Amino acid sequence: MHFSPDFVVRATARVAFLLALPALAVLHQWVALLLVVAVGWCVKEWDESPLRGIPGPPVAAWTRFWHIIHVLRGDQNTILVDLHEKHGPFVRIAPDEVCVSHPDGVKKILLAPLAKAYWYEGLTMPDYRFRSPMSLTDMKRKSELARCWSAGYTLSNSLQSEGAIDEVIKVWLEKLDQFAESGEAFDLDKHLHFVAFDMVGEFLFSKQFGFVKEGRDIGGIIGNNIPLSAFASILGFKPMRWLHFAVLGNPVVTTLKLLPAGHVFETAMKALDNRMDNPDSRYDALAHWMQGVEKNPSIVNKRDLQANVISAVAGGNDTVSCALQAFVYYMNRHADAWFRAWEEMDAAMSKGRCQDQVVSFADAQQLPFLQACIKEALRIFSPVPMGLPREVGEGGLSIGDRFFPKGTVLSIHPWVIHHSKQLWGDDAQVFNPDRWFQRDIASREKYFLPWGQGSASCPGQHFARIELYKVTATLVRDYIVHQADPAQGWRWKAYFTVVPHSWPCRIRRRDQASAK
Ligand code: HEM
Repeated sequence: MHFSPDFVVRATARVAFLLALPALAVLHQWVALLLVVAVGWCVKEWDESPLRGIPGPPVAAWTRFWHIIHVLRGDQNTILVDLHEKHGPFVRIAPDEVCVSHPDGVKKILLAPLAKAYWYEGLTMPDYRFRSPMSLTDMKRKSELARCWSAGYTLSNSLQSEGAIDEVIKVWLEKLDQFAESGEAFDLDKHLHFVAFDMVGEFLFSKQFGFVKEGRDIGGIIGNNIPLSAFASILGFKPMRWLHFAVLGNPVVTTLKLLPAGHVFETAMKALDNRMDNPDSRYDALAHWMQGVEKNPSIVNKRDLQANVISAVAGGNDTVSCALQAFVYYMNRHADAWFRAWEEMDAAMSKGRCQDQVVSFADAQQLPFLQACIKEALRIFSPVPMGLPREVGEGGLSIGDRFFPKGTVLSIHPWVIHHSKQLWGDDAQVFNPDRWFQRDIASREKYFLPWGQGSASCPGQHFARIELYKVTATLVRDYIVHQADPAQGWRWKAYFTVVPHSWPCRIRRRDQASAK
């Protein structure tokens, strides 16, 4: 006999409800009454939900905790990819949320755009006074703020930092040369994170944080990102929100620096204060933002500026570290891709390009195979492994043969979309840079969303591309990288961002490779 999951859940709920009744006789009457009310409430919610019948883990239809547990276990990304393979384009992951991988989903949810869902409010860091475009769900206010900050993020303004980030990369190359000379295994993952963090320091504040030079995680700032990322990824969910706004996201908690968000706040504010006192600052992102405050005093104030700085510091280091790591890790597992990247680089050099000590962005842009490898790394191992949730507005929304009423949360998950065989073909889960040269790739680009898509997509993507192109091009040109133990898989947890670790490498200079 075959029972549908729908039937099993219904039957279980009713049996649980009936069992709870005799408990009245055994347990203290108030405890038992609470139990009856709770189970009854769950049954009612589930019975009446307009999302009934959408497949997914049965328990997720009752409570958000199924999702929260997977977020905290750090496996939400792979679990959701598997669930979509099993159930198709719609998977219910919470009483009010459906994860969507339907071909029309990106257009109808992210590009439409629907308003950001309540989950983003949990990114109000370090406390409720600091609202950035990242955490705002009021789309009118969000775009007002974003307009004031957008000048700092444009491609041309991001490029003004190129010379400064060259200086960061040069110091980083000295460290790599020392590891090449000694031949010892080292944590390349950490050193990629150091360079990512210091580059964002130059971009925002005309000053590096000093991780590269010191070769260590000063003050545990980077290590602190891991609990922060886990913490940030669940604070906005319904069972946690009251805790966030009433207790955790309280200015007192910020002042006492009791939580990881206080730590990132302190790092960002210290950098901001130093920047204000630094007479040698360039026309960096902060200069554009200060101009935004000057020109729009009725829209943004100093606290909004601080909130914006915090979200840029938080958003701009883990993500770039992850992307750089994914590039090296996957290239290592596809030796043919390394060889082709070397060949492309050697050909470019023979034509007089890529000659600067740090490869220029302009030269790196003329390396199509390298770019394909970067895009493929971003596709297969997206730095943001969290769904991007939006809320259905007035009138509801139809996607495919499904109708979602007002208030439904629909999320587009970069990992689910990027790993979907329906959208990317049978090899969706394989690292294959050649896919970016296939004839039908233009029709698939719309499903490439490491930066999100639409009005809430990543404003730092121009700067991030500059960083990724320059670091990877220089690495490909000058070094041979091997994992110390090629059979060892890296480790990671998919929270708000995913930052791999524990895959020590050895490095050699290409120009000395034949001598060793
Ligand atoms: C490989 C690097 C990066 C990746 C993959 C990435 C990815 C993303 C994604 C997926 C979002 C969320 C979009 C959404 O909610 O729909 C986002 C937002 C954001 N990112 Fe990035 N990011 C990267 C680098 C950066 C950098 C370098 C900065 C700043 C210097 C930055 C600053 C931000 C900010 C401020 C937001 C919030 C935007 C908003 O809601 O208006 N990101 N990023």
